[in-house]
Amino acid sequence: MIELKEIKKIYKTKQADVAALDNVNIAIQDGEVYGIVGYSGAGKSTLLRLLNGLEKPTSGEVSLAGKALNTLKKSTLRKERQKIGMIFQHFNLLWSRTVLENILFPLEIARVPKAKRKQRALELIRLVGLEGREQAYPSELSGGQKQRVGIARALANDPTVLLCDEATSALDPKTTEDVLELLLDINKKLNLTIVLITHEMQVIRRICDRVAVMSDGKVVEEGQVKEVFKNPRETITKQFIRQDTNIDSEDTITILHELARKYPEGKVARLVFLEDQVRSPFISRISREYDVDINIIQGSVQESQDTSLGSLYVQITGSTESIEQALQKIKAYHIEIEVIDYA
Ligand SMILES: Nc1ncnc2c1ncn2[C@@H]1O[C@H](COP(=O)(O)OP(=O)(O)OP(=O)(O)O)[C@@H](O)[C@H]1O
Repeated sequence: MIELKEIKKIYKTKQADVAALDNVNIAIQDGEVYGIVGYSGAGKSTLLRLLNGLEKPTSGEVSLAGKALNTLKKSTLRKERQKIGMIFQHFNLLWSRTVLENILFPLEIARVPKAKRKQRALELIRLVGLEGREQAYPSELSGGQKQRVGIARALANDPTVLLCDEATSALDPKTTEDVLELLLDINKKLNLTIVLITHEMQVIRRICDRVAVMSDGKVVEEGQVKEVFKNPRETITKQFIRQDTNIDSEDTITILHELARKYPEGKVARLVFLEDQVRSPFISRISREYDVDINIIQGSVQESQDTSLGSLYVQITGSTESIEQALQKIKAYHIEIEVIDYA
């Protein structure tokens, strides 16, 4: 388990003291994929630097498998740090070395015997799907392939934890999907704990078990990914989710205004549900049962690690009483409802 207890990190600058982390408490279980999302300046990179032992907190404790990093001797800390691999947004590869040589590098530093090194590097190349590219130089690889080298290199010394620093932010959407798929695969195969920081909610949705939302150095919301997507509490979390679902586009807002003007007696609502919880055709049933019309304005279904998340904008028209009853019934189907006043 990785634990951050009451962490504060203050940077003293000429102008002022900056609280990059302000009383952060996080516990990450072994084998978990844990995501930290936040806008620029929220404190994500600072948190990652504390986790890999590159920096120390101003106060509070960081511990790995029950060992508090600040109490370790330098030599022990070095050993503990070997249990943590890291990948980066811009890959950080050695450009004058081939794929194979890049992966051999951490093994050389860890003084693994020569014969073993090559065998291990070839295993890793297979694991990340780069067979045939052993002799290529980074400049000859696509972004996705470069990140695969980064992943193989990070795994060379059998870490128990992989830290990912905006690892897919420089990649196109399709390549992002492939790299996330690979990370999930490695997480399952090796029971590797993955901690990732990102500003993309899509990354959280696709592979994380739990998420922490950071703002101004604080964790403002934390929970199981599917629960947070279904029922976000904080405004900032809602913003991230809306960005991901792209459901608040200009077009949708124009339609919502138009509908609210045309049918002032109706209600516009956003419904959010998990596929594994909603199996029945609830819209047609409710429409029949309560004599209301349900007009679907926009909808999307998105994959998460173990289920799909549905999001629908609907307009419900009918008598005030039947609309109210229909909304109550929708709730009984485990569907979250946000009634929207766009008038
Ligand atoms: N070495 C430093 N000296 C002074 N201030 C710092 C230092 N490192 C970070 N900060 C400040 O701490 C706050 C958190 O920065 P941090 O880089 O951790 O945020 P972030 O969420 O990772 O943002 P980004 O995605 O832009 O890197 C910011 O206000 C930043 O300016």
